Amino acid sequence: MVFNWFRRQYNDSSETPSDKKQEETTPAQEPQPEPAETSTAETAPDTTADLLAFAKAAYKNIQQKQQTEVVETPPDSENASAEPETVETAIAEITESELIDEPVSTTLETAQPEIIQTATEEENTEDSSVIAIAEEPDVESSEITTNEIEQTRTPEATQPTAPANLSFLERAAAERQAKLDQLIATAIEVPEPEVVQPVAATSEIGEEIPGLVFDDGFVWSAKVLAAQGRNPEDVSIEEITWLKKLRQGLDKTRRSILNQLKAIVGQGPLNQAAVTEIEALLLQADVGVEATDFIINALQTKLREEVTAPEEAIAYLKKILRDMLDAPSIASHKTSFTPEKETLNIWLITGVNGAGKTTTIGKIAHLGQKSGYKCLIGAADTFRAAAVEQVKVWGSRSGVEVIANPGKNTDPAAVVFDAIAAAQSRQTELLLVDTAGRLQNKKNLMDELGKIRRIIDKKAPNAKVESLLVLDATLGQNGLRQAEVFSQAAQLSGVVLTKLDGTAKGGVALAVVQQLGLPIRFIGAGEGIEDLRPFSSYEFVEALLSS
Ligand SMILES: Nc1nc2c(ncn2[C@@H]2O[C@H](COP(=O)(O)OP(=O)(O)OP(=O)(O)O)[C@@H](O)[C@H]2O)c(=O)[nH]1
Repeated sequence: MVFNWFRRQYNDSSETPSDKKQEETTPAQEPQPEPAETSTAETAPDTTADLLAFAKAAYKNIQQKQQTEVVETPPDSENASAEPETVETAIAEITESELIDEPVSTTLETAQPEIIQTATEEENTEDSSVIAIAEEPDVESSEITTNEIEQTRTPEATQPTAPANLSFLERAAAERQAKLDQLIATAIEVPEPEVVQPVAATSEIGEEIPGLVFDDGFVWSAKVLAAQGRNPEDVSIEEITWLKKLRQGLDKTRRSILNQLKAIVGQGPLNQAAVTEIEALLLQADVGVEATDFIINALQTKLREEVTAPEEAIAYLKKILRDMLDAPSIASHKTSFTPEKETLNIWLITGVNGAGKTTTIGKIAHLGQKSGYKCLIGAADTFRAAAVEQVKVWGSRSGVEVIANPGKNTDPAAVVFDAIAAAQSRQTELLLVDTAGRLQNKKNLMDELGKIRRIIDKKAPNAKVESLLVLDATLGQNGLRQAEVFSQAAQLSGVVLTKLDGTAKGGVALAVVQQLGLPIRFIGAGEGIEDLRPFSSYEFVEALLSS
């Protein structure tokens, strides 16, 4: 069964393109994705117990699916995960000399262990956080228990009696000692307080799925999916893994800034001091002046006079953010960003060098391939020889063929021409085109991108063309200035925001939509091939403001 990441559903139920279906499954479109207010209220758990039950059911379903898959997999390929298999097959396609000659081949050799290492580190981090959560209440509870014991014990019952023939001081000392002994004895006798587990015991969830711990991250991810109307049976391991990663990736932004914002907003009517504080926090998160003003105005309108319950105020803040993030896609009448099946979709990928363009192409190719699309990559960043080789490496990782012209100073438009011809003869559905990202000369950039567009229009007039700008989130507002140059040069239709992991500037997503008026189509939260997914405003805001 193929999980279509673009539509967030398994392919078997809808192979044919259907706008209606796409709209139905686009979380961004839900007017109020808060669990209680959506049409999905039936399936959305509204108590902690319901949520845990939902999460457990989802975990068990994933378990069952995996077991079925193992049974169905022929013994030869049982242990081979899809990724290395694809890499090996694809590496064989790149000639040995190409890999040896180019320094980039080293990247290929080391890249896989790197990905594995990252995953292991993340797992460890998650594990240790679970342990930390479990340990804290332990200490607290034992303190509380000891205090409670002290408070509830009546003086008569606990006061040890000292022999009457002792002096007053001796008697007091003896009594103190006896009391201490009694306290120690009682403390030892106190049963170990039950460790507060945010997760279920193994007996409840069955055998643990390798690489998927049933921790609070799992429960949170399940909650986010449940709130979007998903059933436990539909929850995929990929989605849970991604949501856990997204939440972890946005940790810095969430902890350093936005949680404070949540605290202020949750306090009630906004006074001037609160407004100033919110302003400062948003600007720190690189939300930008424009988006900050918008958020403050929206909040003030609602909270200035009205006494709003904290939960409601936070839900309102989340809604403001979601609406802002969704505004450009609603305005362009394209709320879902899915390549059309059985049609040539051409996605031009632009951005300055280092933003994560090549990586993004590889990750989207992988997503496309995994989601059941026939994909192809056109290596039209001919400005840098290494760029072509890097794209080839990513093509091999994702098992997607790369069309490149080996000659020096090749015309990028010529590569695009060849790539379209290849795509048409192979019935490719998604052609990803890498383009040069140099910025030294805006006119050159405009000329080059303009020429590529003309070739596309001429050679593939019926193709669905998108032009995506890759932006490095760690650059915050500086990245936006680059974006402005690109938006003048290319007819941009969306943004891919990369490197959201490990930056406190996650708020730049709001600046992107507000300042550029462009929808965010994908977000990247890691260097691994699985670390980029289609953007969902609901999931992003939940990850940004979740506790
Ligand atoms: N942490 C993190 N790193 C990323 C992400 N996306 C890309 N990177 C890293 O950013 C660096 C640059 O990525 P590239 O894909 O090579 O960037 P590029 O825009 O193609 O730049 P050139 O290769 O110079 O043309 C690499 O080390 C990537 O691994 C992300 O989402 N998170």
